[in-house]
Amino acid sequence: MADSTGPISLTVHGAAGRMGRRVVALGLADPSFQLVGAIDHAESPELGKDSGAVAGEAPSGVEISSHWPALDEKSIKRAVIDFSLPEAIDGCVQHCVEAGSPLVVATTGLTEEQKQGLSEAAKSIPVVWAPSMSLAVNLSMKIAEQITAALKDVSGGLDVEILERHHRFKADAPSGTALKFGELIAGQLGESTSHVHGREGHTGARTREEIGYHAIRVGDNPGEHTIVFGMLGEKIELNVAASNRDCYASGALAAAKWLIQQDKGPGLYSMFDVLGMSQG
Ligand SMILES: NC(=O)C1=CN([C@@H]2O[C@H](COP(=O)(O)OP(=O)(O)OC[C@H]3O[C@@H](n4cnc5c(N)ncnc54)[C@H](OP(=O)(O)O)[C@@H]3O)[C@@H](O)[C@H]2O)C=CC1
Ligand SMILES: O=C(O)C1=N[C@H](C(=O)O)C[C@H](O)C1
Repeated sequence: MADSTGPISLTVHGAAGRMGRRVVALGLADPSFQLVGAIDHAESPELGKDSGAVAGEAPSGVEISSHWPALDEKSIKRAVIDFSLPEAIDGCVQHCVEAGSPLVVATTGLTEEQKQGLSEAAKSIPVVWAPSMSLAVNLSMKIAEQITAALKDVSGGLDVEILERHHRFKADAPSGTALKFGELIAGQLGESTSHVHGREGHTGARTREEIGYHAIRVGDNPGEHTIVFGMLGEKIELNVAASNRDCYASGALAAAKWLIQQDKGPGLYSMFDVLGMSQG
């Protein structure tokens, strides 16, 4: 008989990465979870090592492997959390569909085709997909929508620019979070909004319709976003910054818990859904 009372069997995809290690560490510390899988690619230098030790914690008994764990039928409560790379995502999604496993996708920089693939997968499994798992970032997105709605018709015009700062190792730009801020703000500004990535040379005067994006890569910054709402005579800057990666890791674990504890069926969910912020 299936056990619906025990901890959630957790598999982390991208387990040897910066984020994967934090998900492993926080997952091991949370009695709601039992770590059963720590997946990375077959050439990973961490392959075969204990995932807890790689994360800087006590040994977990779960090795980093390129093979997905076989789950017995008792593992009715299970979830996969993915923090990997766009090129790794298709295999992860395919595994979750075949295994019928709820999935939390945090990887950014996905192609349109991959986003389509996630929507397809969400017809058979529950999927949470968000470019930021952070509570503060998701709340800031709602605030940015409200500021835009309040100022979009201000006399003299409103200019919106999005600055993001991340560590030097980040592979995609602008960040998935910056793009989501832009999408939500454009939703308030209207259909004629255009998206301008950096500026150089004789650009001419700024148009009213554009949102500007600026990606800064410095040191070990775990993620910072500043939305500038510029007007003639005054401005607002909305700044949200992570001090470390645990806001994302704990958000992803909360999303996995939400899928299981709310007994969510197939569907594509966002962190707004997880955090109860979907309305308004
Ligand atoms: N939604 C959110 O809240 C957040 C999202 N992110 C996103 O998460 C992703 C990961 O970030 P981060 O941890 O910093 O990146 P890392 O590069 O540190 O981690 C990615 C991990 O995935 C591994 N990997 C590569 N190929 C495969 C594969 N085929 N199968 C399984 N694993 C593979 C990498 O191995 P190797 O290093 O050997 O290539 C690495 O261990 C990024 O897209 C980032 O933007 C990050 C923070 C928050
Ligand atoms: O790569 C990162 O580090 C981060 N990536 C996410 C993004 O692209 O928005 C989220 C967070 O800002 C950290």
